[in-house]
Amino acid sequence: MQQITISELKNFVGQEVTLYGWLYHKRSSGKIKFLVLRDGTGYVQCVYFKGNVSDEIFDIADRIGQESSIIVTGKVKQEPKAPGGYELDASDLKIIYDTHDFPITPKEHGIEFLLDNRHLWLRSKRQVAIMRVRHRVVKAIRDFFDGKGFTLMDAPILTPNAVEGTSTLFETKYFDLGSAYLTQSGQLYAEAGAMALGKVYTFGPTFRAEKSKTRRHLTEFWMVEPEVAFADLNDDMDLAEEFLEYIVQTVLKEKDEELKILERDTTKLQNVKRPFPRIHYNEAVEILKKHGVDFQWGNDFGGGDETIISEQFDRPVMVHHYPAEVKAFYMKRDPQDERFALAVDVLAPEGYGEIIGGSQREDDLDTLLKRIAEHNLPQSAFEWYLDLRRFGSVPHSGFGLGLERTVSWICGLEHLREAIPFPRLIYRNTP
Ligand SMILES: NC(=O)C[C@H]([NH3+])C(=O)NS(=O)(=O)OC[C@H]1O[C@@H](n2cnc3c(N)ncnc32)[C@H](O)[C@@H]1O
Ligand SMILES: [Mg+2]
Repeated sequence: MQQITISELKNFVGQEVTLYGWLYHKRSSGKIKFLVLRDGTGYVQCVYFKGNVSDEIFDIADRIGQESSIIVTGKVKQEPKAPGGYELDASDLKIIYDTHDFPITPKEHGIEFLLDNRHLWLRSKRQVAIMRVRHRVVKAIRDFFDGKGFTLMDAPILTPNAVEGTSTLFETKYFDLGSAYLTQSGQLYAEAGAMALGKVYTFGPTFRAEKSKTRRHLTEFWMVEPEVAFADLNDDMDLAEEFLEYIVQTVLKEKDEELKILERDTTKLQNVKRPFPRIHYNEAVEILKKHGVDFQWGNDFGGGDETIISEQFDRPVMVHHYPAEVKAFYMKRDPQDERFALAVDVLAPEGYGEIIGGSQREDDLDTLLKRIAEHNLPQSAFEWYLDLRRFGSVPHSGFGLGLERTVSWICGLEHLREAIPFPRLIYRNTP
């Protein structure tokens, strides 16, 4: 008997096949048992008709529990009303492992219960759909940068220094060498890569000991960080908008089935096309004031501010030139007005807020030394980074895109925790 996967059923209409998988769902109607099988490639309804199978097989079909691992044999039929458009007219059923009391039943469960059972919750149709979209976003990210001649240059996880401020560092003891910190961002290493290879990207897990319990913050999240030598802030914004357009339009084209399962209204995602609006920080402050927000110039924007700003546009908006006071030490200042950093945040529509943060980097050695001192950072931990300014320094820029925020936005999720296989939050680091 031909062993196939559910995704191959269309090629075997009228033939007897064997499928391996798990019982996803079961219902009865008198002399008929409908078993929905899942195998990781799709779902198929297997029909056990009492008159067509032995009593023993019909009895197995009657008593096996949700998520039992099974082997099903039967004839493939086209059935428009069945999930996926095909059905199996079943003739045999073998149990690999019978399962009873699988904790995640079709009824509603609380989020903490689901997160405690994340290793099992991942099997649900919704979570499978999200993981497939995440995978396709990751592939689009790599395809985009590989296609534009970037070299992958993955940064270390164990690092000697902060990048985005010292208040969100995870510290660990490192043998007799004192402390190491889980990377907040691969950027500084990507800068070294850009000086060697021109344009690079680093893509991996990054860590922030965020004290905030919000739907947009994880303590471990994945970030892709391109870095380009000889690029300025405008080049950075050009790259960011081309990148985002590519990711969103690719996923819309290739993951419509999953987005349907997630009941995602993709109308606004269709608008994610260049050019994106680009506004100065001062213009963004004006928008807030016009909407009655009592906003103090010089502050950074909070989630609520970002929502109001992004609601004025039908696609992601790029806010550039933030007050240097609220930005990281490495950002170059605008030579026309040193109050402003040559920074850009890309705000996604529909209240998803900042998904990209980037900037042009300070390329002058003495100025960077001054910034490190102003931010009370230990110069000794940055000597290697300062060497990039001592030896052949050039203007250069880059940004970081948060993978989970991007997946949440594309899938229309309420919280980042569903956008990563095993979320790490301020009050959770299991399973
Ligand atoms: N190479 C660079 O220039 C990147 C730069 N060093 C950086 O880390 N910028 S960022 O802190 O705004 O973070 C960048 C993005 O990383 C995401 N981000 C940032 N922090 C988080 C948390 N806590 N959870 C989830 N996602 C997060 C979010 O999309 C941000 O826009
Ligand atoms: Mg940011």
